[in-house]
Amino acid sequence: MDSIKVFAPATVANVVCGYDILGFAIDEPGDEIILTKNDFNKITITKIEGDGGKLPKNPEKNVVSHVIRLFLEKVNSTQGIDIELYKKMPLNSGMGSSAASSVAALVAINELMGKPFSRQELLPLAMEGERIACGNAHADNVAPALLGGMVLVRSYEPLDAFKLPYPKGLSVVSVHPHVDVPTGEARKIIKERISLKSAVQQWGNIAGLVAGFCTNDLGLVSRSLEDVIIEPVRAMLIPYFYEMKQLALDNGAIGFGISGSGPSVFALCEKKDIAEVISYKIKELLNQKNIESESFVTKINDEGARVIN
Ligand SMILES: Nc1ncnc2c1ncn2[C@@H]1O[C@H](COP(=O)(O)OP(=O)(O)O)[C@@H](O)[C@H]1O
Ligand SMILES: N[C@@H](CCOP(=O)(O)O)C(=O)O
Repeated sequence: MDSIKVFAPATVANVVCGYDILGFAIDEPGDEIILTKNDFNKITITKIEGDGGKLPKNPEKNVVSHVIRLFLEKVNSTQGIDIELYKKMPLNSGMGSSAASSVAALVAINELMGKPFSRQELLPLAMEGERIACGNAHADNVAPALLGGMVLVRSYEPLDAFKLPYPKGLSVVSVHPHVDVPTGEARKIIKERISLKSAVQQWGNIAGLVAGFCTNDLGLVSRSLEDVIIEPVRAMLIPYFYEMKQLALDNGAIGFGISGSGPSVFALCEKKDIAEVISYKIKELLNQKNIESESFVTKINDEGARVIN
């Protein structure tokens, strides 16, 4: 095999109360990548589409070439690779854009080089892509993009990330207001110290959320989708966040929150028609405020990244 094409999904990280430790993949949108072996022992980026010219084509600076280099070093290979990256999701969106690119690149190179690693074994390499993208090797975007479904990162040292069960048939609304919230910036404003009272509330909520996922208890999931630590700080970066939240909950959402570091927001819904109403009403609100946006009504993607051909 000399060439391969892979899709990797967008992701919703944090899932309200699980900062840096919980995330899920969604069916759409996502990134596509084509890798082709070359005979020059060099990693080159021959094409990037859909980024508005914003991403580096310098292989020293793009996450896709960075993680491919790490992979080839790990297998002691000097194989040359040409990279075509097709961004089919917004940048700086809160939908795991850099993560989708890194994961697509790693799944593709792993396939091209004879699948020496499992998806789990690729996870640390994918996290290194996040490190150069936003300055921190968090796993709550790359893990669900790689493994699919809902992923809990129980521990970073040692790394312990695994799929959780979750209520099937849920619909997901993702709305991306066209405002810029770079992940790195949204991480810098997080307080390093929190009160014991807030910590108790947060770990109660994350425990309840995981229990609700595992027991298919939508009421418990709904009660647990509360964030007393990150949301109060980051909501200030997202225009009309609380108005959008109220709209979603008033129209039947199980829960609503910031997608990753924002500005995208998401809602979990029991039925697709509820999701469609919420998507419409949130976009209508943003239009009234002269804020452009795009929205997706989709589902949790249980497969993760996949080979397209
Ligand atoms: N392929 C890439 N190579 C290098 N940097 C990237 C790449 N994709 C995104 N970034 C950078 O990573 C940071 C996070 O952006 P992005 O991943 O698009 O946001 P989000 O994860 O919220 O969707 C931004 O500074 C962005 O410019
Ligand atoms: N846990 C991270 C998740 C960032 O998600 P992204 O989609 O905005 O990159 C954080 O909250 O910083």
